[in-house]
Amino acid sequence: MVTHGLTRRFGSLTAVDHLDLEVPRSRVYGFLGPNGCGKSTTIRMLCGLLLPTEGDIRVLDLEIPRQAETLKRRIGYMTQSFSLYRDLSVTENLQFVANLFGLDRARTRRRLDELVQTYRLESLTAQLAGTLSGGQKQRLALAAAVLNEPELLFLDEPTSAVDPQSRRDFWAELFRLTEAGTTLLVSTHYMDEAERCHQLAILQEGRLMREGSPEQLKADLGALPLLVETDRPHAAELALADLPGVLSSAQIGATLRVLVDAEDTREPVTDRLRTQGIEARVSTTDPNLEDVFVAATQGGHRT
Ligand SMILES: Nc1ncnc2c1ncn2[C@@H]1O[C@H](COP(=O)(O)OP(=O)(O)OP(=O)(O)O)[C@@H](O)[C@H]1O
Repeated sequence: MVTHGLTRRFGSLTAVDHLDLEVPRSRVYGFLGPNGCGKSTTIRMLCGLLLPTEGDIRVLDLEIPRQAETLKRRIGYMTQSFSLYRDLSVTENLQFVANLFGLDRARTRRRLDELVQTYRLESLTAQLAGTLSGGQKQRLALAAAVLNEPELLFLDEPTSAVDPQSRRDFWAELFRLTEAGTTLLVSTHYMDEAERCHQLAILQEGRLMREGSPEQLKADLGALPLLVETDRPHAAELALADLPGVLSSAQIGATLRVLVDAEDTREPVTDRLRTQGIEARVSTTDPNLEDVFVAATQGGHRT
């Protein structure tokens, strides 16, 4: 999947701003970004559901939006909100989706049997979808999204409504799909989910800020994370707030994680804490994706 200069405007707002993307096959590609950065708008254009204002899109070697009808049969799409019928049972929902895709009876029966088993819905087939738990609804939504055995699956913030264990299970299912050859495009604002993607695009205000594997992005951070161990983390945070070169800081338990622009800023950090009478031990630490995200989206500005 490739885009060139992909742009979408809503009136005076540019929701997606000249995106150049290349998504490899059989991989999990993640869109990471804050609310409103254009993740859903991009996904909707890639699926052929929304027209771009400018730019070119090729998905599964089809030109989009011109060949969007052909594409629809080859992709799956799962949105953040539960989009199935609450007053139909699990089986009825899956049958309904199978009809939409025009699956014949034999294939419908085979797929329903497989999916109910894969997504652990056997004991729930007669239950109304509206009465399922969050994790069960999510498994049903995924079953519906892959019913037509899509080559490419779009998942727009798929785990926003489920607990951490269900999220881990869900990701195990996603990896099983990639092993079977499916390409996955997932949007998220959870760092732990982003960490699992093979390749990531970090978006802000519709623009691509960084792209690469989580390991590459961390290696190319272009900033230095520091750990400040102190009995007074909050006071330390305040003391460092206006120090030039400090990009962000976050209290994690008793320590303060501080992202600075370069090694040169380490000494001023130590000096500032000392002059303010805050006893602290300052050490460097390994970058994480949150650091990458902060460095990418703050572009050197202080919080
Ligand atoms: N149909 C629309 N009409 C007007 N503005 C829109 C429309 N759809 C999206 N937007 C705006 O475009 C911007 C990007 O929205 P989008 O839903 O793509 O962001 P997102 O990154 O998916 O956010 P979230 O994580 O909250 O879903 C937002 O400012 C949103 O208000």
